[in-house]
Amino acid sequence: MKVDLRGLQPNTMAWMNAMVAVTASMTAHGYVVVVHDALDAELRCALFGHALPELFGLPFDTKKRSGVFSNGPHGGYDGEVPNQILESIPILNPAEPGNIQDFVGRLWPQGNPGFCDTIESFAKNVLEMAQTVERMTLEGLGVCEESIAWQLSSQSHTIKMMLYGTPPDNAELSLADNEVISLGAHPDDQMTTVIVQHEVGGLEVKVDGGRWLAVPPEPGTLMFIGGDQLTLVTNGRVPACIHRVIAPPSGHERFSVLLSRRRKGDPMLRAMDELIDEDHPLMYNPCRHEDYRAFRLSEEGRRLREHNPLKVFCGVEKHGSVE
Ligand SMILES: O=C(O)CCC(=O)C(=O)O
Ligand SMILES: [Fe+2]
Repeated sequence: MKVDLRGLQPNTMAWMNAMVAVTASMTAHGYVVVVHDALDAELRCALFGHALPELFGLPFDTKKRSGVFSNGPHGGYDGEVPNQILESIPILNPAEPGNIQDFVGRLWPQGNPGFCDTIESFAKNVLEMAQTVERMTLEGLGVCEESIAWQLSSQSHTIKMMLYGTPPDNAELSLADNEVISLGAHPDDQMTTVIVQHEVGGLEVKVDGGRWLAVPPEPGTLMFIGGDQLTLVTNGRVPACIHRVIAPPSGHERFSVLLSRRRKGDPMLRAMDELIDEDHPLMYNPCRHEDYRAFRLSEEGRRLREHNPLKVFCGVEKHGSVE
């Protein structure tokens, strides 16, 4: 479902209508396509026409300096697997002062003000938009203002810049309907993710229990999806959106930029009190994100991927209530 959020003022009829539509889409599918001016034509061009090609065009050893390598995928520069058809580079908490400059300093010791400005604007605008959609979703579910304010302010965020290449002929790849999959079906383990695609599409979401729906890369739209953390804190009201990426056609590259939000630090994640009642008994036991992430990266977690790993990890149906 697509919802236009341009120029909306809180406490107006138009805001209320948009909120109802956002909540309906999030509770039905775990995603909403948002029309928003977070990314105007100029910023889109600066991002996809300059910043990303410049970043991914850097030598491999330079890209490796972009962040700290961590134990799991996407913790730092991710692109050294032979035959890998996707590279990704994260910046942690880019809206916090100094983080983008530090990142840029590691890649371009002589500085790169153009890149800094572009990423700063992207992070600021898309973060605001993500917070608006999170607020609407929770308001629409009947969560009180105090809990919404806490929820919005207790999250960290990461930008992930991604490049998908054409798969080499000899690569071992998974196929779906004769299309090559660059990134297999999965729910995100974070709270929410905004995905911005460039001209070459490829993002697909699973709807109605099994059908794959292509999300076209329309300028002016951003894809907002809920992840497992949101499912847990909303007591299952918002399902985590299962999505995947189809490889770009031969001879094309695909860029995307993501902004994902997750609970800050590693406190227990638990369902919000006002979303648990007789009609909606507790669905997931509280858990720590780092423990859940470790499970997702384990052999079992990887095998489950699109088969509700959250439920297997901490579902009350499976484990009983532990509180
Ligand atoms: O590149 C995209 O469109 C989506 C990437 C994604 O789903 C992920 O990195 O988790
Ligand atoms: Fe994802």
